[in-house]
Amino acid sequence: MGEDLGFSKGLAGVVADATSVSQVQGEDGRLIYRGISIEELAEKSTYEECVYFSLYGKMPTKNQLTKFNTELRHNRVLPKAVEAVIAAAPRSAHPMAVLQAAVAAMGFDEQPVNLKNEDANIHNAIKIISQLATAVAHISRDRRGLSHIPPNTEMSHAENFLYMLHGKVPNKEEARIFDVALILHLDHDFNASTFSARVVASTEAKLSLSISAAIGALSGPLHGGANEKVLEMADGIGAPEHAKEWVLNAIATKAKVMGFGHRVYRTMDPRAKVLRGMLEKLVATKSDKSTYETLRIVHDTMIEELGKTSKDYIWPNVDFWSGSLYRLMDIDSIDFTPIFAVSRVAGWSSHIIEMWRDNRIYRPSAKYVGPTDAKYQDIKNRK
Ligand SMILES: CC(=O)SCCNC(=O)CCNC(=O)[C@H](O)C(C)(C)COP(=O)(O)OP(=O)(O)OC[C@H]1O[C@@H](n2cnc3c(N)ncnc32)[C@H](O)[C@@H]1OP(=O)(O)O
Ligand SMILES: O=C([O-])CC(=O)C(=O)O
Repeated sequence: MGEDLGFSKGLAGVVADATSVSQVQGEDGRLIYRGISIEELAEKSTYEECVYFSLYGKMPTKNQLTKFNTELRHNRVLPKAVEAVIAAAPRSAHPMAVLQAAVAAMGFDEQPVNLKNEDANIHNAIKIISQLATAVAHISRDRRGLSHIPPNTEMSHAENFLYMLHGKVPNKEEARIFDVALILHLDHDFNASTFSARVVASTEAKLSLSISAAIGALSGPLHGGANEKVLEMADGIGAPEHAKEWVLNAIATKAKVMGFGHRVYRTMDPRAKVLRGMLEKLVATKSDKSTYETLRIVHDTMIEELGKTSKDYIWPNVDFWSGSLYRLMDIDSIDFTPIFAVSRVAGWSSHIIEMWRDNRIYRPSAKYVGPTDAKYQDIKNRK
């Protein structure tokens, strides 16, 4: 597909630029942010520290982190125009559509880009990272017919997000689990949404408009939208005792199992391992384990069955377990992909800031396969 015409369909294997933000080591199932493994960051770091690391390219000192946290915390309130866009959305709209519009509205008062003023671009990114979390919480509460919870400047990014979503302060354990989930989703080299952000930003479009484009790309079920679809699949299966038969049928009919497969990983996605570890601890404290049990059987059956065939590279990806974790935190499935964006906005921003240091517009070539000498026919002569 594509290769016979001399191009790589879906740009598979094509190196489109250089980056030092993150690297996916697909054969080894390893992911690093600026050289550090996500397992180590998940154990020792915080989302805020990782965002700083990602944007500035070095770990912050204590003072730098304090200053950075203050800036993030004091940018949480949404501008009135963004609130108005959220308020105008129908309650039936998918939150990713509302989020894309809300982030585009952050561009209403954004200054044109000055590539040379990296400092201003980073501060702008911090504002968008901060406000995007508030937008996701407000959009969710509108959908549920609840009033907005104003952001709190005393809380971390994860705590404050859960607080704005649920209207109650999360316990320390849940806030930390959520913080680690944010770390794990922060960046993933040239995935589709990051690439979209880069393409738009390469035209020197505003940061908010580039990020708005990335949100559109993330919303699709083949990308970030898969986390919502995994839970839809689990709910459709109905109960753990139906899961094995459901998977066998999916394999037999060549149906896609959401949360499985990846363009780059040829083994288990390392984020799926960390998420599963946290999920198992959390599920042990809950009485309703049915979603987890259903997905555990889907997972094991997929690995058992596909391991027997040549398709042994179809392993679970990050979207397989994240939704079950969020469901145990009383989060609606429809909010899972927006939550992915709450984290990934830092990766999108870091890529744009990095790219703008040596920018060139993305403009690949196409293999034209249409006619070259067709004639215009008057409308009355067309059949
Ligand atoms: C955050 C993220 O974006 S992680 C990815 C989230 N997306 C999903 O979970 C959706 C399900 N997965 C998929 O659709 C794909 O695996 C993608 C989009 C992630 C990767 O796509 P590609 O790299 O283009 O792989 P492609 O779709 O060509 O798959 C290769 C083969 O594996 C099969 N395959 C891939 N994923 C799956 C799956 N989830 N279930 C069953 N079969 C699969 C394909 O049917 C194809 O088989 P074929 O060679 O017989 O035609
Ligand atoms: O890298 C990809 O293609 C998709 C992915 O896992 C991510 O964006 O986190």
